[in-house]
Amino acid sequence: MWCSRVSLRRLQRIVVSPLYTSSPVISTQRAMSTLPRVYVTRRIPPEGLKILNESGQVQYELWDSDDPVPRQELLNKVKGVDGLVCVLTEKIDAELLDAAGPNLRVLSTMSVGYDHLTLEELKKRGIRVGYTPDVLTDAVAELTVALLLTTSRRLIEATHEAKTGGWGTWRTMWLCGYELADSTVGILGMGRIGVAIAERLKPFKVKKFIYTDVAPRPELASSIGAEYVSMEELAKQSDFLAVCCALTPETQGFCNKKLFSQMKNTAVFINTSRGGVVNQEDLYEALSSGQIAAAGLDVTVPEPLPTSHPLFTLKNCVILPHIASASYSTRNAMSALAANNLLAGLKGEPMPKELKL
Ligand SMILES: O=CC(=O)O
Repeated sequence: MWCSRVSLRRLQRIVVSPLYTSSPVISTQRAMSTLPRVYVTRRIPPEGLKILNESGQVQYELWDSDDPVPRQELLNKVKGVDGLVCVLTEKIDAELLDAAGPNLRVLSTMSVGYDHLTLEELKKRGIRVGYTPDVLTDAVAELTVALLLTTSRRLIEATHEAKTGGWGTWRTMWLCGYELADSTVGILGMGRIGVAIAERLKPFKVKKFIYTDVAPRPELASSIGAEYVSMEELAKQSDFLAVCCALTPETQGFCNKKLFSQMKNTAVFINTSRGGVVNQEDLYEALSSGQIAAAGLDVTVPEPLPTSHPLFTLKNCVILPHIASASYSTRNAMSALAANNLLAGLKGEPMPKELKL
């Protein structure tokens, strides 16, 4: 349905009804309106929708589903739109931008990552881009710490043993893992999230924080007393290595055989950034041969990772389904920021969080 303020009441009814129909599209007749047209590629959390509804500034159509809109449907639906709100599963490339046509002037992604966007195509067309940094930093850092502890202290194996009869008597070395106290934590990619992770790990009595990035970032690193080291030193010294960098052509497959071979065989590897940063075949080798101790992954390639994937056969690999930012408050904050970015962009005003292209 193309929704404007005039049709808000109607929308509130219709938003619910598609759940019971065969198609998740909210569709009624398009309102006779000159308001900018926007396509929203997913059922976004209520705070963002409320902002769009109450703005009276746009008419929008929503793919009212938790599953991605099929590509062909997306290509059809974006024709002639002025704005687009998407999530990280939609590839925003030349094909899609061509399908949208010249009216498209604002893209707002409900994500901090933007590796699903072809930035040079957006730039070439003068399309402004909003994204959602900061509001998810706490949730991602919290989940990273949870995943690190789950992996290093073998919690998934332990609950499995307890539930399935493996729990015999108390044993001296059974289910031993690695502790943070007196350890060296390495951060690959020192940004807001890297700092937030270190702040949370510090009270666990970590001995030393080290990091690497394309260049030293003293303004961030000094707040947590982290030392800048080369990639090789990061691999060699880290007891825990947390990957927090963006996926770019430079970081694609960066965590590979070479890196794993430099790591301690007691080291724990954690990735909450993007699966593409890791060479998964090399990681499987490193984990199954005992080159490194364990890995915790919130992100993989592809997503979802097929249940038949070899990484799922390893006890020392904990895999989560990309949930780092998944708290109610954070997902709502992300959707609100995505809506506000869109509205500001369409008005030609500075966006609360705009990606510099
Ligand atoms: O992965 C999540 C995001 O990029 O927001």
